[in-house]
Amino acid sequence: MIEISNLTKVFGSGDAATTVLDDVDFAVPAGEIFAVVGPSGAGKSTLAQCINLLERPTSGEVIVNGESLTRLDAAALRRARRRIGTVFQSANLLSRRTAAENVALPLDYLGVTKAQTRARVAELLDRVGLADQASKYPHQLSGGQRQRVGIARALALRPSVLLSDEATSGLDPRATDSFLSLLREVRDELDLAVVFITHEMDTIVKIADRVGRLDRGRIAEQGSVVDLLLDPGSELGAALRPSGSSSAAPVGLEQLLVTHNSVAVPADWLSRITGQLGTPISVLGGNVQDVDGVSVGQWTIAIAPDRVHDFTSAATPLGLYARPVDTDTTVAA
Ligand SMILES: Nc1ncnc2c1ncn2[C@@H]1O[C@H](COP(=O)(O)OP(=O)(O)OP(=O)(O)O)[C@@H](O)[C@H]1O
Repeated sequence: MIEISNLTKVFGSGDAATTVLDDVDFAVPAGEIFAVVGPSGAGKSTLAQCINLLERPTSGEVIVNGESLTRLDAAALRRARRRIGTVFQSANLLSRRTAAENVALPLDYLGVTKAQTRARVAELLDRVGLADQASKYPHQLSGGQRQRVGIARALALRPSVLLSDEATSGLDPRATDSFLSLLREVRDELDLAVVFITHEMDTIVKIADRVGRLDRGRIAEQGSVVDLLLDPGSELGAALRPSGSSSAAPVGLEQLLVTHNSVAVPADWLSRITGQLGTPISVLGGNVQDVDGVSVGQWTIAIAPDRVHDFTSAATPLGLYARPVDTDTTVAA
């Protein structure tokens, strides 16, 4: 379990003071993946550095399994930091060391015997599917393989928290999916609390249980991924929904954006509404996916303007929410 409590980071002082993190609060229990998302400059890197205490927060606490790391002196902090393993962007491996030597680094610093280190490194590389790449140097590995070595190294000291800092940035879609599967597997096997920092919305839907949106240093919104996806008023939910492109509405028809607003939307909702209204409904675009066993979808449809009200009246009881495209105005049922 990791708790980030009222975390604030101010760089500089006096007139030059910049508050980069402002009262950030969230908790991630063991076994959960919590994503933090935000645009460039929102404070994600600073948050990552404050979480693993590479950067001292100005105020607030980082609490792991009930112990506040921010209150520890330097020596105690060095030991306590082992509870947080970090996977960095581009893995951050030492180029002159082999995969095995990179994984061994945290163990070397601890003074573990060579035989113990060898055994642990072999076990870790095997776990991430790279047993046969142990003697390769980073430049001889693919980006995805380097990130796997990064996971192995982060797990070397048996942490209870795994911090992934933009670890899938720059990976191709296949390597990203394979990294995310591995992350989920180790989370399950080791009951890790995972903080997954990213700017990629699609990875969040694939991996996270809950998500927080960082906006100019503050957590502007947080919640379970499914709840946010089903919430028509959530900015984060709208950003998480895969939109795809839509074709233009036929002349004279009104365009509506229809989203799932319930866990129990019938799959045949369109034919039900068409049958009920007896009016043509054009589908201009759409996307539906399974997130944690819940169908989440979004469609753009077009309908005669004088049937919009009837459409929303029929859609609401089916767990759907409709609003005109490109406006925030609710179409009242
Ligand atoms: N050492 C520092 N001194 C002063 N300001 C800083 C320092 N480090 C970061 N900042 C400022 O803090 C803000 C947040 O930076 P940060 O790198 O944490 O954002 P980010 O969300 O990770 O962005 P990106 O996705 O582009 O990496 C930026 O405005 C940056 O200029």
